[in-house]
Amino acid sequence: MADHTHPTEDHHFTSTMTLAQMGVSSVPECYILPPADRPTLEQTPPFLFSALPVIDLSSLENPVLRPQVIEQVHMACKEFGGFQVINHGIPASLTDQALDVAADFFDMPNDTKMQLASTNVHEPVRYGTKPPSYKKKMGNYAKALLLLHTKLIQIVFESLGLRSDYLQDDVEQGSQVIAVNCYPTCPEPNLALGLPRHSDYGLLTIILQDQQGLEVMDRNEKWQPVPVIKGALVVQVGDQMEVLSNGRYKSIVHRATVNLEKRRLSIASLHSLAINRKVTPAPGLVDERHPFISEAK
Ligand SMILES: O=C(O)CCC(=O)C(=O)O
Ligand SMILES: [Fe+2]
Repeated sequence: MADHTHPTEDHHFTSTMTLAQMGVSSVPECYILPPADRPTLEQTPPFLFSALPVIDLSSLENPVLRPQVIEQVHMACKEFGGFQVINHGIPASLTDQALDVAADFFDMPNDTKMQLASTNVHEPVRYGTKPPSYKKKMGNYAKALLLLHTKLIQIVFESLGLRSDYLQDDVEQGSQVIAVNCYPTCPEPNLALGLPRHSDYGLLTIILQDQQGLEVMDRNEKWQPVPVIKGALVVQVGDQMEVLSNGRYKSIVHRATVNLEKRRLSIASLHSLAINRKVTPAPGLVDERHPFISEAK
């Protein structure tokens, strides 16, 4: 699972930014991974191959085509643990603004950023106070993503054969965390990773990336880069959904690479049930062929 707390004293967090600014020419020992964990960094030509199916949401409101979209979502979650969505209704102006203001934040001097840092993830405003337009622009993006998540979770539940309003109250009372990730350039990107392998703990995660770097593990345990498709957002199944679906859908194992030339930004919107909510498989999904998989995660 990703650690989004970024403690103030965390040596790794502060120093990679500083090292990149200093222009170091080799990766310090402490970041060098054992050979088996190193990325291969193959560039995938966009559209020739996508590690995750691309699903067009524009036909969702069409009663004739809707079942096809639901079936695509079912296949994607079952076989891949995620998909990319296009025509999802989030205007490009909102995604652009979110990435722009994220860049503005990371461009501030380290001292200013450290004044805003906190080890308490429940503090309502941490990085939101500077630069001045951050709160509004990232807030607008977060609100739009919350609506998109509501739409997606309904489709995912439907794709499991559940009612689209299954757990509606719990989902509404659940949480949304926006993780804004910045991966500084790295002089030897084949030796290190930006984010180690993990799965997300919640129901669904929706990721916006400004350049390629996200990799997902396929069924043969091979890492596959997720290409950047203009206008698309990546949707990933999390651990809570794996439990809820009684293992029909597996949470996707993923990681982020770094690159030589350009700093990478990603914005992950992590949606989960309330922290104290015990997650159990949906009753309709437990049968002889699919025994109860797990108590809670
Ligand atoms: O940077 C990425 O593409 C992945 C981010 C991620 O996995 C996370 O924030 O949990
Ligand atoms: Fe993640």
